[in-house]
Amino acid sequence: MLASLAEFWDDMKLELMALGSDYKLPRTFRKVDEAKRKARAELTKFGWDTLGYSEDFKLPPVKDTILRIDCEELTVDEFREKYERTRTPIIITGLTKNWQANEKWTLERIARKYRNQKFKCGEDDDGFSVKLKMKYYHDYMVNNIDDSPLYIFDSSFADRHKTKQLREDYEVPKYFEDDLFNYADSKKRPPHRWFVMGPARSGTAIHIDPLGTSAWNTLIQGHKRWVLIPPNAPRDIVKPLSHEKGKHPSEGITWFNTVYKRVRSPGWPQEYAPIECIQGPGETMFVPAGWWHVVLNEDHTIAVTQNYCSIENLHLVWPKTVKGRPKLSKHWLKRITAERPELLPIIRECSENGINDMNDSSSDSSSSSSSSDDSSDDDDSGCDREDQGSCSGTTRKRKISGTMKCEEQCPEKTSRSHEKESCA
Ligand SMILES: O=C(O)CCC(=O)C(=O)O
Ligand SMILES: [Fe+2]
Repeated sequence: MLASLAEFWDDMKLELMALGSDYKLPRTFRKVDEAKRKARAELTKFGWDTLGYSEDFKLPPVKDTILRIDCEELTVDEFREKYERTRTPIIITGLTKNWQANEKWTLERIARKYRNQKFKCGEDDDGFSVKLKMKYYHDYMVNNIDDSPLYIFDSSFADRHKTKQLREDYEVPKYFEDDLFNYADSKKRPPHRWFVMGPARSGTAIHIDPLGTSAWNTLIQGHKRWVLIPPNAPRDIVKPLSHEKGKHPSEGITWFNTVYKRVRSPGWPQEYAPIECIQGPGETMFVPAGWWHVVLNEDHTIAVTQNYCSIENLHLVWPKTVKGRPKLSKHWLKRITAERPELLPIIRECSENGINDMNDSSSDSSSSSSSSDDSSDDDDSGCDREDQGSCSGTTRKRKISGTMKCEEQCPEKTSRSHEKESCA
């Protein structure tokens, strides 16, 4: 009786709150509330908009220091030699010229076409995906005032019947086509592509992408603020200090409110000098293996990102895969031996050298996407970009020791993820 009375009052409270909210659909408040309780239970009492960032959070003017090159002026070989081999971040422009995403990926069209499809916008404490129907997410996205809003980071869009059309709206740019993970069984390979959509203040905390992979990230709508820090920077100096973490320890906005100030101060070591920029629509960011990076959406953004292994980062990916995904590495090696024997010397050499220390300071820990709030967040075993369907044999993800990943793949690793993090 008491329980049902309590439930009744909770229900009434929700109804009243829903009435007071700015959402357009009658069920948005309830659906979003449910998703929030699962994705970030710790905020239920504290509140999602308590810090008032929607009113007063402002980024300082950007010091845009990234090199931009038009794809018409950059051959695949040149990209390899000048940027991939040297692990230099760049923005490539012009790649989306013929993409249908230009017309199809507007907020309104996505919200209409996929209105009843569910997209992943978080993970619960057990590592299971938290999803919202697009119609509710869209209503939330355009009307929320949250400090660090829910963010769609969905890696199964291309595998679901009703959303796989999204995969046809973009092309993998020529520079990234030769993804050696294509030689891994598609069911076993780690999640590697994400449809990404979120409002201002959503973003990704500082991390290094998993398994030694590099990434490309193409923005279709809106603006993303990026800061990239060289691989040799120690994790302790690139992550917020314990007392700076507050209620949003693993959020991009917390980094921009804390570490960013130090990064921009004259005392920041030159050897860790960041590369910063605002990425605009039609621009493709190349994030080389091992680079720390953090992203904050400045307005409503829609993007696609993929992680990959190429001939240039195979020496980094291979030892991490052997360690973190031994089963995958065995059958991957068989296919490479049969179909790309010219790669074997690279594999042999990096195996002989043992674990290749790509990150100098962070290979023993390091983060990886969206990171989490303490040392347990780190990537580098390679398991941070989560996702369902990726853990060979399992259909859902498990969260281990406070972070997300595929249990089977990388039991020793941990890392929280609301997005692209787990096992690329
Ligand atoms: O677009 C973003 O939020 C950044 C994505 C990212 O860094 C990642 O997916 O690893
Ligand atoms: Fe990343």
